Order: sequence, then C-alpha cells, then structure tokens
Amino acid sequence: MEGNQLFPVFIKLNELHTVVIGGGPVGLEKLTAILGNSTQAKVTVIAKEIIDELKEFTLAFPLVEIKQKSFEPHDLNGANIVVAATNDNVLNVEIREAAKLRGLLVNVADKPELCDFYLGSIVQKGDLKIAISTNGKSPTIAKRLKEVLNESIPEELDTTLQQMNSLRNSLQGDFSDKVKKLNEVTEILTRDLK
Ligand SMILES: C[C@@]1(CC(=O)O)C2=NC(=C\c3[nH]c(c(CCC(=O)O)c3CC(=O)O)Cc3[nH]c(c(CC(=O)O)c3CCC(=O)O)/C=C3\N/C(=C\2)[C@@H](CCC(=O)O)[C@]3(C)CC(=O)O)/[C@H]1CCC(=O)O
Ligand SMILES: NC(=O)c1ccc[n+]([C@@H]2O[C@H](COP(=O)([O-])OP(=O)(O)OC[C@H]3O[C@@H](n4cnc5c(N)ncnc54)[C@H](O)[C@@H]3O)[C@@H](O)[C@H]2O)c1
Repeated sequence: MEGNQLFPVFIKLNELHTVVIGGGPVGLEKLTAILGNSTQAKVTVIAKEIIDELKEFTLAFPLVEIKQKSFEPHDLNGANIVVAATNDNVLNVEIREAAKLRGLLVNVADKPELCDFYLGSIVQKGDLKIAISTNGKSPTIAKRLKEVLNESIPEELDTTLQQMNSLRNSLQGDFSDKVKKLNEVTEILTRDLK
C-alpha cells in the first residue's frame, strides 16, 4: 500500500468494552497503554497464565476483569475492541478471525499485518493528548518523539486549554463571531512561526 494509510482517531474506551487476550509482559504493556490513557476503560483480560505484575497492576482498576482460561471465540461476544498479545501465532490469527466475524477492530500486538489499528505513543498534558505513529516503521522513534514533546510542551498549556474552554463557553454572538474571537486570542501562539 502506497504511503501512510492510517487515520488517527481518539477512542472513548470508558464507553466501550475491550478484550485483551494474553497475560504476559506484552499483554501487560498493552494493558498499561490502555489504562494509562483511559483509567475508566472496561477491560476483560483473558489468558491461560497471568504474570503477577499484571495482576498487581490491575488491582488499581476495578473495571478490569481477569479471566484465567483458554481463549474461546465466544469470549469476544459483547466486545467492541480486541487486543491480542499471546505467544501463539496460530491463536493470534484465530482471534483476528473471531473478531472479524463479529465486526470488531483488532490489534495483534507487534504483528502489524494482523492489526486493524496500531497503538500510538502518547504525549499527555492534562486534557491535551498527542498520539504518534510511525506507520509501524519505528515504534522506538515514536517513543523518543513522545519524550521530546513531553519535555518541550509546557505544563501551562493545560491551563491555557481550560481558560480557552471557559472563554469558548462564555462567548456570545453567532458561530463566525465566536470563531473569529477564538482565533484572535490564540494568534500569539503561532506568532513566531510567521
Ligand atoms: C508506540 C507503541 C505503543 C504501545 O505499544 O503502547 C508501539 N510499540 C511501542 C514500543 C516498542 N515496540 C517494540 C519495541 C522494541 C524496538 C523495536 O523493535 O522497534 C518498542 C520500543 C521500546 O519498547 O522501547 C517492538 C515491536 N513493535 C512492533 C513490532 C513488529 C514490527 O514492527 O513488525 C515490534 C518488533 C517485535 C519483535 O521483534 O518481535 C509493532 C508495533 N508497535 C506499535 C506500537 C505499533 C506501531 C506504532 C507506530 O506506528 O509507530 C505496531 C505496528 C503494532 C502494535 O503493537 O500496536 C510503543 C511505544 C510506547 C511508548 O510511548 O513508550
Ligand atoms: N516480551 C517481549 O519483550 C516481546 C517483544 C517482542 C515480541 N514479543 C512477542 O509477543 C508475544 C507475547 O509476548 P509475551 O512476552 O507477553 O509472551 P508470554 O509467553 O509471556 O505470554 C503469552 C500469553 O498468552 C497466553 N496464552 C497463550 N495461549 C493461550 C490460549 N490458548 N488462551 C489464552 N491465553 C493464551 C499465555 O497464557 C500468556 O499469558 C510473543 O509472541 C513474543 O514472541 C515479545
């Protein structure tokens, strides 16, 4: 496929049901990414064996349910999003097929060819989130870029966001008047670019 075909979106995992299959270090890594962004995410973890670190990590998240069992396709009934992180490549393909049969989007950790979507590297400053992808070319660069942006974006940007939200809610007039005002007061942010 020519070029980068990925379309970034921001998913309300707190309003959806995510099923994670696999309870090893990679399962824990993906679960950490999910809950690090969406502490209210409703997640079911399914795995034959689950490492202690994963069990301990999930203690802080009451909406996470752990089911220690072999994967069966009906485990995806009622799911909205599927993340597979097993050490069995045949099973990973079966999980993908079970997800497709149910019309679900699936991520198979570290297996780009089996993914409908990739996890991104995420910069977080309060309400601001920036998701980075390298089209699968180098997750390490995504992670490094996250570190650079985390350092260079000031913490105060979140204060600015909150103030802008108050202003946005208080503005009177028609839509184009409001847009004009919001653009005027933020013009300073791009002054150095001109
Ligand atoms: C961003 C991040 C999000 C997250 O996972 O939370 C993420 N990987 C992260 C880290 C990371 N992953 C790997 C390393 C080791 C170094 C290396 O191999 O490069 C490191 C670096 C480290 O850990 O330091 C191994 C690896 N990853 C993939 C493959 C397979 C392949 O490339 O073919 C292999 C080789 C496996 C093997 O050799 O067997 C594939 C994928 N990894 C993705 C996401 C998706 C593409 C994202 C994009 O478009 O850039 C994609 C396609 C699918 C997916 O898994 O969603 C997270 C950064 C978290 C942070 O911000 O700190
Ligand atoms: N650990 C790493 O740093 C790393 C890095 C790159 C790629 N990988 C690959 O990612 C995959 C997962 O890695 P890991 O270290 O988490 O592996 P792991 O072996 O520690 O964990 C695999 C998990 O899958 C579960 N599982 C296997 N078959 C199952 C079944 N039928 N039903 C339910 N659960 C089942 C296991 O119980 C276990 O919880 C592996 O393919 C590995 O090669 C791992």
